[in-house]
Amino acid sequence: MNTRLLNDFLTLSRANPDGLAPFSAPLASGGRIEVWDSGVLCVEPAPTVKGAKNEAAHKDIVISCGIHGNETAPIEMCERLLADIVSGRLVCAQRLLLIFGNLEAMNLAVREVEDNLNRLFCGQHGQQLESNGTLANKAGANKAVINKAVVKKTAVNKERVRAAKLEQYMARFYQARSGAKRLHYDLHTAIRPSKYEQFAVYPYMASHTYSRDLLAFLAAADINTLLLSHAPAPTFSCFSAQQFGAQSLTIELGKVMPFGQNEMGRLDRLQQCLTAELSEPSWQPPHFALTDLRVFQVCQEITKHSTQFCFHFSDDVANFSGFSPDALLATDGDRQWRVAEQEEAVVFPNAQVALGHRAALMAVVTELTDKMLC
Ligand SMILES: O=C(O)CCC(=O)N[C@@H](CCC(=O)O)C(=O)O
Ligand SMILES: [Zn+2]
Repeated sequence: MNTRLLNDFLTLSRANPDGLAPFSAPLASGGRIEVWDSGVLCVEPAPTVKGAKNEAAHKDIVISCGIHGNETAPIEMCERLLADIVSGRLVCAQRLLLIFGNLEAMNLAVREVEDNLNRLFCGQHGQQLESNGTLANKAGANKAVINKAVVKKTAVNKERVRAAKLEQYMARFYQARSGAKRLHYDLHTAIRPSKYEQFAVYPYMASHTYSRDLLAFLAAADINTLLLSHAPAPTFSCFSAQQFGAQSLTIELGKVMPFGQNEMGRLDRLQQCLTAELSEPSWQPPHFALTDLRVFQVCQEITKHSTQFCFHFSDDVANFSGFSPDALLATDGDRQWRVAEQEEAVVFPNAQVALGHRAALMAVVTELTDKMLC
């Protein structure tokens, strides 16, 4: 009965976006699937020796998708992975936490309903947003009583509740044991076309060192463009990296399309790599050359402060389009953003973001050397 429910787990989850009672089902391979909530399930592989710890399962892997509801290609790919696991075509040798993020937004075919879920991690879900777009922590909550007009949003909406729950599920998953290699792939698609169709965002690393294995994984999946973040951010991948020491990436897999209209063949390579990583304990991505990777470093962040905010380039500019030194990029009242001395590429430009949110990242070409890998 429970196995039948898993056959259409996403439909079940979307029909119950506010929560599902936990249940579990055995897998034919000997492991089991535990449903923790709508859109959240954990695959526990079979122990190799009855009653003993599974030595082969040395990785704890989180795959998340649909953190933005209209980014459907990764959602469809994750459904395929799950169908393979449920049917036994893919026998998981590693622990897996699979997350379909924003179910309400999926149902409405929108990026977000009230709040951008991918700006609510690292505890941001517990903060209040003032009408000027700045964040006030809970200690300042009495401002709402003193001047009701100041506070635009209360700290509670569905995305904030979901972010808090997802943080708890991540803790439950990773903290179930120590010593495992922790991985997190947060899968997205971009609003605009991109000069390099698939790319990854590496969350900020204070150490300025980057996982060789993670980069090799990207290369194996034919994702050859990497953007290194310049600062911590309230994103899901930054949360897992900072909070749990996971090797995490946000992976962008092409442009946003409605369900059923994605060219899924473009995600085959990534799906094959994930399948291999999940099912073959000794799988290693093949050796890769650093020179095969196109690397960008974020050099400035453009923030929308007011409704006057606008870009000074056209709406159809693709991600990674280059701008010459000193070019005017955006203005917001008296503020302006220009390219510095070296050509800069624009990533994720979006003038429609909420006040106080990032409206674009600007990046310069850089290189990674062996010394920067760990
Ligand atoms: O195309 C866009 O403007 C946004 C696509 C997207 O959702 N990207 C993520 C990147 C997260 C990160 O910086 O790691 C986001 O903006 O949340
Ligand atoms: Zn996204």
